[in-house]
Amino acid sequence: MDAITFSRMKAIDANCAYLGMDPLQLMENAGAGIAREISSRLHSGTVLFIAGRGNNGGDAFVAARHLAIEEGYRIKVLLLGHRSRIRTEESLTNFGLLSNSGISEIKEISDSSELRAYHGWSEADIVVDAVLGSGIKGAPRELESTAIDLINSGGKFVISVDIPSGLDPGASIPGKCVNADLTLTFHKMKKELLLPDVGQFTGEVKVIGIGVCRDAESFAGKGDIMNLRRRSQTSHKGDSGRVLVIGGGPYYGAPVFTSMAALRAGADIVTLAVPESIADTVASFSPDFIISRLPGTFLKPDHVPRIRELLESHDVVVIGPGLGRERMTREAIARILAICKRAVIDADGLYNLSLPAERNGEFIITPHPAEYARLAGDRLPGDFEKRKDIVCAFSKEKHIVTLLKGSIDIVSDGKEVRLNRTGNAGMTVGGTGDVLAGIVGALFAVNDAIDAATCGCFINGMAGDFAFEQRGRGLLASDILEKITDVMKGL
Ligand SMILES: NC(=O)C1=CN([C@@H]2O[C@H](COP(=O)(O)OP(=O)(O)OC[C@H]3O[C@@H](n4cnc5c(N)ncnc54)[C@H](O)[C@@H]3O)[C@@H](O)[C@H]2O)[C@H](O)CC1
Ligand SMILES: [K+]
Repeated sequence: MDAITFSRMKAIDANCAYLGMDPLQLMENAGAGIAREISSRLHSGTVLFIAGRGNNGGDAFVAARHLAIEEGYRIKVLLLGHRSRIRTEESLTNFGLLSNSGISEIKEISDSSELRAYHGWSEADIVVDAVLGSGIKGAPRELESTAIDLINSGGKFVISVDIPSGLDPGASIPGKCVNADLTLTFHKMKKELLLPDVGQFTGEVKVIGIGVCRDAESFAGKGDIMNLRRRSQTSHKGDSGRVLVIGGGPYYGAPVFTSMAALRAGADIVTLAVPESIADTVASFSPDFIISRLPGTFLKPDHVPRIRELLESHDVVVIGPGLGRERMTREAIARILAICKRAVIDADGLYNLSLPAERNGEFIITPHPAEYARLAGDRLPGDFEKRKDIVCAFSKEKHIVTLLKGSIDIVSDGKEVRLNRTGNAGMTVGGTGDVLAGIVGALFAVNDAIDAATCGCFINGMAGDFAFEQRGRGLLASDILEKITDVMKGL
């Protein structure tokens, strides 16, 4: 079964909005689906909805309206708190519609004693639990906590909306929560609902389609960015990522682009390990760089002990930009990959790359189609669907995340495939790949590989689109660099 996490669901939800869906549409479909499910199980009777002030409660208001128009139902709605404290516009809109929907009882509960004294429990045939959904933070507080107790002690058939209220998808063990007979979750099964300790609380779990746009799931969007780890107010220097760029030798521009991009994408510290021959030139580009000088004119195995030391104080390595293709350089790359924890491998790093069999590291590779073909020993098919499958199978076989650059970028970790369509034809100019590797490196320092790769190409492409607006086809990689912060601020 294809299951996702609740946090991925939030990203998909936000991507729907990014693609132009009104949040009301998803809520309407969610609520209508709940109503359909209830009417298929109970042909007449009393349904009591217990709703919180977030969108979980909003789904319940929609379901109540849909059921109330059917014959044979008495519908009652309890809102935990006053309507002025409803958190979202879409939930408030749907609460407002209840007064014109033929609901038997709508009650705004002000405190836990009023909730305990409520007499309507006994006549309910079904209790719908929409107290808390995926927006829960920490253990349930009042009134929600009392509501959970009363739902659990009522002895009624309980349907939980999305997730049993109180269950925190981010917590390692379930705390106090509703004990449901049926949980109706949206769009796709959730990994958290399948955990062994959780089944006793969910009861049967059913998935309800809510009309998510397919592209909101497959294409990177604002929701993917939203899920990235952010710099917090209390973070210290280095908390937002330390990136080691190993590049340069025959070329000096590429590692500069990569390092600048990593800094602009939010890395706290970027160290460039470059051959001494270009170190002064590279350093002259920015006082923000920390430079580690490697003796000679190109990367070689002698440098590995120094790199090993540097790895200790960095979260991620970006290896490849401007390295050249010396045999000794390739040997050094192989030895570095065998000892590093996280690496983005780009450009010359991909040339004749043999991924070490013995390794602990997680790798992201960022080839364009020709580099990919050389790596995989096979040309990519023109058919896009087949291309996706091949990239997915390759990533699975090699235990890596592949970011295949193209007019639509394909990202896969061997389990799922994500796509990106930001970017434009002007971005074929030199240096844009180096910028991308730097952005991905900065994100990978503090995020999962698949998220870093997906969001990296989304941000890079959007920065390219901003640059294109100003420069047209004459855009340069340095123009893209300048736009990274605008993109990230806007998201
Ligand atoms: N993405 C989707 O699939 C869709 C989701 N829908 C429904 O929306 C909820 C999530 O809604 P959200 O508004 O984010 O959060 P909640 O309703 O879960 O409530 C948050 C609400 O509760 C307060 N709160 C948070 N933690 C606690 C606590 N420990 N104790 C008490 N109160 C707490 C907080 O202040 C908020 O106000 C999802 O589950 C779906 O049911 C959409 O309708 C359809 C698309
Ligand atoms: K719930």
